[in-house]
Amino acid sequence: MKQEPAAQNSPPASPPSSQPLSEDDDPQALWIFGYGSLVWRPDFAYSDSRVGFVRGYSRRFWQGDTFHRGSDKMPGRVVTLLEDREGCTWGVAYQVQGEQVSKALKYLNVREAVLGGYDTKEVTFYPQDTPDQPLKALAYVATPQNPGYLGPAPEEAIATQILACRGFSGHNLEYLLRLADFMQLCGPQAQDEHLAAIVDAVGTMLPCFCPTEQALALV
Ligand SMILES: N[C@@H](CCC(=O)N[C@@H](CS)C(=O)NCC(=O)O)C(=O)O
Repeated sequence: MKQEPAAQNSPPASPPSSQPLSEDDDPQALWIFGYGSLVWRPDFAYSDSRVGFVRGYSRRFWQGDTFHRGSDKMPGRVVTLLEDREGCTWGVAYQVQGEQVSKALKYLNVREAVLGGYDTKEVTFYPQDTPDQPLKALAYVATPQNPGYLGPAPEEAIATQILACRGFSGHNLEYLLRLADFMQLCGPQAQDEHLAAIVDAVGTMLPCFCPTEQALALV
């Protein structure tokens, strides 16, 4: 049964153990690392989840999105991983086992690769509670070679784009704020200056985006 996260923007709770196979018993067992929307909306069945981080990567709002959080005319901005020797990116790893593996990969191939332009990459994941016992995990990364890649921009410009865009999965601002909420939950040791700068820029600009009384009167 798919485990729905207890609260949308908190790391999904580990499902009650139904005597899952140990990794040794299930050679197909796989960990999938989420660092963007997968953090709050995995939308695939999993056996376990861990909050933690990957080293050697930084998260950046450098991927354009014309489906989930934007449109062809107004592409939104979602996150990808940038190789960065000093980087550390926090997220959630989900363990899929048995028949969950093929179902999860089939679903993510459509959501991430076909609709999002992401490729798969193996990363080393460090669980927050057991960083001395790292796990191999699969991550979906949007490389500069994919057609939707937008690359770097000033955080203020990224904030403006996020405030203006929405897609089939909702507003781009929701995407930003749910990720920021997750990072708050991870605690003070989890910092993401790029994310924080965009949230700050949104906070500064939001008053300019609020409808005036006159505009509301027209609704
Ligand atoms: N691969 C990253 C980013 C994935 C991501 O945010 N992809 C977007 C755009 S393709 C998505 O699935 N959006 C669904 C949503 O915005 O709810 C992750 O592991 O979370």
